[in-house]
Amino acid sequence: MDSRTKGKTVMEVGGDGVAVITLINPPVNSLSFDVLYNLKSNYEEALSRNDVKAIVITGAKGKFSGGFDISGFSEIQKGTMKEPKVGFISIDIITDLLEAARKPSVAAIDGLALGGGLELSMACHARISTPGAQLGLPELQLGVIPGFGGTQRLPRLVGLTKALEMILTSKPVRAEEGHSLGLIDAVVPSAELLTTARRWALDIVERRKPWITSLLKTDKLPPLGEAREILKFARGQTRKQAPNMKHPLMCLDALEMGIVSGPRVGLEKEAEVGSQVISLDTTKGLIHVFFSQRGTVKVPGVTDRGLMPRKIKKVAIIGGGLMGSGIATALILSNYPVILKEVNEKFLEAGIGRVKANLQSRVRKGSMSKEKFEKTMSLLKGSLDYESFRDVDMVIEAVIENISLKQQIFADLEKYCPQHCILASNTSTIDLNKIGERTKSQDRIVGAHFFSPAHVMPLLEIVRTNHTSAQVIVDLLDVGKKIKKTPVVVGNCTGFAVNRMFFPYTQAAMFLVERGADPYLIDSAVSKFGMPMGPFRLCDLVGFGVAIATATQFIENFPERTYKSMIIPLMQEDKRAGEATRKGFYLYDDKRKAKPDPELKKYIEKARSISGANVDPKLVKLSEKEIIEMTFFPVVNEACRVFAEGIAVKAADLDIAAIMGMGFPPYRGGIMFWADSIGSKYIYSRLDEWSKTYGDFFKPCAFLAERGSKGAPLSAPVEQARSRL
Ligand SMILES: C[C@H](O)CC(=O)SCCNC(=O)CCNC(=O)[C@H](O)C(C)(C)COP(=O)(O)OP(=O)(O)OC[C@H]1O[C@@H](n2cnc3c(N)ncnc32)[C@H](O)[C@@H]1OP(=O)(O)O
Ligand SMILES: NC(=O)c1ccc[n+]([C@@H]2O[C@H](COP(=O)([O-])OP(=O)(O)OC[C@H]3O[C@@H](n4cnc5c(N)ncnc54)[C@H](O)[C@@H]3O)[C@@H](O)[C@H]2O)c1
Repeated sequence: MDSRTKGKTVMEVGGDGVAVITLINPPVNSLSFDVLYNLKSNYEEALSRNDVKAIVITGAKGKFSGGFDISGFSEIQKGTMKEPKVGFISIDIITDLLEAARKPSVAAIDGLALGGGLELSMACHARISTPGAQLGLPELQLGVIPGFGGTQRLPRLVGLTKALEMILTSKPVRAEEGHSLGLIDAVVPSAELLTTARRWALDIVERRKPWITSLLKTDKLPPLGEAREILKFARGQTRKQAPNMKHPLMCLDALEMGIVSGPRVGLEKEAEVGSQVISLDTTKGLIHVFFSQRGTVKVPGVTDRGLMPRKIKKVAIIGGGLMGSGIATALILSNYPVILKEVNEKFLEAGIGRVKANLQSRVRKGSMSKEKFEKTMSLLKGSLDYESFRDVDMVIEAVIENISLKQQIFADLEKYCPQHCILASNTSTIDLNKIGERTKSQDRIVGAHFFSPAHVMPLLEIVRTNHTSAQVIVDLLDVGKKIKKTPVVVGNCTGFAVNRMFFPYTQAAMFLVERGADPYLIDSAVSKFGMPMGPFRLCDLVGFGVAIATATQFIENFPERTYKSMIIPLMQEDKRAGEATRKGFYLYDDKRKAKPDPELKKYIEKARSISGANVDPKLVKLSEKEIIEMTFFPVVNEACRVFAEGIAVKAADLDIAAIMGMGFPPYRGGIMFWADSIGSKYIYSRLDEWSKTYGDFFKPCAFLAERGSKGAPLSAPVEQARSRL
């Protein structure tokens, strides 16, 4: 393969008259333009050759295709690649050359057929699949739409309602379900895939099997009036669920056009819309997230050294509280045998009970069978001492946030655990060097910072000190992958990456309220921006105890940029500590529904009198845009510090940390990507102005000042950064 080309196809014509075209573009046989142009040439040749009666398309190495090559979208967005004529791939090649050919095509699907991969197969005249293969149109998740005919052919093959479900949720179905839906014609073992597909293709030629043109099928489509109702409902749901994104509605436009005006017009609309969505900001954000999420496991100086992860056969967890029980749940769900240690029988029982409850909720929802529940629970053993720690490969400490207790535990672990054992802490804020101070095992001490609830939240911050060995990071990255977390490797400091970014966000919100802004308007603006909830609702959810504990760490470590507000401590004094006490910034009813509380004013006024802050008429009347800027630019500022200090090696890692740890909207691409979409100059100038009016909390850091003065992108690599990794 030429080093400049991305993938290819090969065609072999058998003595039976079947041309087998194999898609080859590792690792997922994505459909790059090179692959697609090769496919076109193969088809032209196959259709012109007299010795070819039928065609089978398959993918190399057990994968049909993961869809269009997503990096192609990035290149078109950057202008480094020219987009082909609108409709060239979907209409000229896939429809007019392949589907309308005089010779039938059969798709032989192994492993996966996603996005453009499934769309290509739907243009074939039959689809044979191996069991368990994943079939789906996940394009909306990437900000694009199914653009190779998927909006037209899927409803015609599986019906409108199911097609909408598959497209709008981006969730694939397995081959077996695909078979019952009519998407797949036969499911056969892997060893029989090609022979069956070849035979099927010849059977179509001989008219022993039907020659089906998906695009012309109508039997699965509902009558027009009903279809319009279904689409109207889908539009309403989409508007509610994705109010800040245009592409799902544009996708529905293409789908509807095909149903109302016929598939050819539908294909044309799909091609037009497919081209338009590429340049949407939300699409740029989502595509950036796709690659950034996969990039977090590439850590310079660590994962490029040829180290192989060691096998972790057994894990011990110390502390079966909220976090320990969640971490244990995540591990046993991925088949790791776990020992859970607690201080006494009562706490141990409670910890195991929490793990049980986590799994039982899956059984109740039907996502776990009773047998699987028993089998999974059998991987968990309780303990009150360290005797059973003698053969563990990794310990994760999750006791309360107390330095001396953690130090004692790590000293004990050094005595009981084998020499190779990884010693990890789930601390949210404490310096890992301090935790390991009383040991000689600094090279195997690492942070494994999970987020609550640990068995649900997708992020794992892997915290590395100056001493942590690369091997330990590689091992933990592997565990992270096995327990299906997205890991982000960061350096050691108070709050690491996520909590450091989170803190100014909450503080900015408190600052605004003390100066007269309405907390409920702030929450509403932030929710509209795309966060799952506003900062005040979130404080209520996590509880004021946690908020105060984190604030204490920040006040101690970063006093020059901490805004000290008394609102939360004052409420805490009155036993209103958030949702758990049914009162916080909001009042909560039995169903945990939040309602604004007029009494909140009292606490705000008292806090104002303590801090000496005055109501600022400008801040009382902030627009939604200004609210977003005043709450998120301080986050950008802190993210810049984290990046400049080398706590994060790549700006994209901070994007993923913000999305998965803070709930930052993925379609905005993450905190640094979003900041660059606004421009460093503007952000710098706003922060600089506010710092002059309101103090150092807003003061832009040196990194932001430098880049802002030049208008340089914040996410560009840091040269000569004081990298801690
Ligand atoms: C016009 C059309 O309608 C538009 C389209 O088809 S858009 C594309 C639609 N397809 C998708 O969204 C599928 C995206 N891919 C995936 O969901 C998953 O990668 C997968 C299920 C295929 C495989 O998952 P998994 O085995 O966990 O591997 P994963 O780490 O995600 O990917 C392996 C590598 O393939 C790359 N890759 C996966 N799908 C790709 C694609 N469609 N294009 C380009 N690269 C892709 C990943 O970036 C990664 O690269 P890296 O090793 O350099 O980091
Ligand atoms: N709560 C969160 O949202 C969150 C998120 C991320 C990280 N963390 C961190 O996780 C750790 C645990 O937090 P949590 O919320 O689960 O606390 P928790 O109070 O719910 O649980 C702590 C558990 O540790 C047990 N414990 C104390 N000493 C022990 C010992 N010597 N041996 C065994 N068990 C012992 C306690 O009995 C208790 O059950 C803290 O370091 C915290 O900062 C918490």
